[in-house]
Amino acid sequence: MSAVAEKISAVRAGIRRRDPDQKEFLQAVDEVFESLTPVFERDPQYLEAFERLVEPERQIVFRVPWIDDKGVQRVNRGFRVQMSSALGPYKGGLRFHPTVNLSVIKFLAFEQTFKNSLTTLMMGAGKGGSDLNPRGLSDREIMAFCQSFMIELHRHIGADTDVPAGDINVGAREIGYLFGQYKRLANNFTGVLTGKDLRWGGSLIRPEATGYGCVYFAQNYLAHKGDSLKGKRCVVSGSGNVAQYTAEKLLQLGAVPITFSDSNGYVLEPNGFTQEQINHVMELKNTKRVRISEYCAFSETAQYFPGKKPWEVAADLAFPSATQNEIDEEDAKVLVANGVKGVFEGANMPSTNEAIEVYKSADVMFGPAKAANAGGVAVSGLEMAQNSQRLQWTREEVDAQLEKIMKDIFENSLAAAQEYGLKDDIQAGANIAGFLKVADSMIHQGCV
Ligand SMILES: NC(=O)C1=CN([C@@H]2O[C@H](COP(=O)(O)OP(=O)(O)OC[C@H]3O[C@@H](n4cnc5c(N)ncnc54)[C@H](O)[C@@H]3O)[C@@H](O)[C@H]2O)C=CC1
Ligand SMILES: O=C(O)CCC(=O)C(=O)O
Repeated sequence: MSAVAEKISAVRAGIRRRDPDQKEFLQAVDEVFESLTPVFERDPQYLEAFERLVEPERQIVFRVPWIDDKGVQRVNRGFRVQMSSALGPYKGGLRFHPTVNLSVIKFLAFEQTFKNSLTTLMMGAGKGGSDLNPRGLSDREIMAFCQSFMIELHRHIGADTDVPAGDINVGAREIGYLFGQYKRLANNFTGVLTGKDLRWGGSLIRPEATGYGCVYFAQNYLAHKGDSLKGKRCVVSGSGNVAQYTAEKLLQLGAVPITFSDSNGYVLEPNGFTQEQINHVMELKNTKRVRISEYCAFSETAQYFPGKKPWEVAADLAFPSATQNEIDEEDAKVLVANGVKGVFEGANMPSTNEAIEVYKSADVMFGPAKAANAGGVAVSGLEMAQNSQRLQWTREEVDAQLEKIMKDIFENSLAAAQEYGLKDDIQAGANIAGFLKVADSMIHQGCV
């Protein structure tokens, strides 16, 4: 074994030794490690930068006590992992979900580092959240929780320090309660969160940005292959923010979105969802906050498949937009057998590493999360820019910037893959391009 190869395997073993139980985090690191090995072999100083990068700059774990509507005390755990400030203030969303733990938040913060770098904007990376299960909680309970969460979080964030945003179960309502409490504690009206309401500092297109951006990314990838979205039948998973706006943009660009799902099952519209039907999904999920199965009362053509994932439906393209590891090796084989030619990840790490291998050996176009879903945080970066200027840009202006950023991400990922002789391996290219900018900045800034 060469000296470099030995050092690579020692670094890899060290990461596993430090946190052997953090399976999601180790999965995310493994995925990147494979792609970066040629970079480390070409220039070993990048391995040293990587060894530092995998250790978060700061990890904050805190108690979140709150009182429910029955007057009963509840206690949750809060997290903020400040992964890297090499490129700017820590930036990344907050997730409220019972599956949240330190491993999940660390994998998300790690992925965010590469993603934020790819956006071409000046943003470091972080992620946070809580193991709160918000299902069934009243608005008052959500407010009480958010206020308690912010009592601790506010000490660690700031417009030039760390700027959180939304993620699973953290949308406009939660951002409002979090912002109100921050403002009260800090006595400071500042762009400390993104995803704000338009009337008090939000950006046009931020709600749409992750889904729209993912479809723009797919459009670029298809064009590179001499193809387009026109007439493509698309399976979409999830029915939240990312899924909704993915389906809307697919429809606008001539594709046919045919499914939505949640953790209980999926809904199929065999002829594709119309805009009116997508609006109804938005009403069910964003206002009524009910299960996707309720959609069937609205449509005579819809079919509901309880306990199933949408990957069993024959389609041309797949847009996983729910959660991590929602496509395993078996699901990936089913997708390929059903004729899927491209997978574009709206969710973070929705494909297991084994599933990615299946796509690659079947020559399926693969848009990895770090690149394909970067539109959300990119428009968050544009929201920060607007807040700094105390201006609000038009819808057309923000959308045009989003389209350009997604095109640049595709092209920069392709160029990085080609530079390392990896043809059009966009997964490896995105990891390499995202990493090199962070690593070079870390090297310039010294051993900190
Ligand atoms: N909101 C954003 O701007 C961004 C979100 N993402 C990622 O996109 C994914 C979805 O996030 P959002 O749409 O924002 O959240 P959301 O809370 O609006 O929606 C999440 C959706 O996923 C479904 N879901 C959750 N667990 C599931 C499971 N085990 N099986 C099937 N469905 C499940 C929920 O029912 C819900 O419909 C997450 O992975 C998130 O990290 C990535 C980039 C930015
Ligand atoms: O808009 C943001 O800052 C965060 C978006 C996010 O959490 C993500 O890209 O996964």
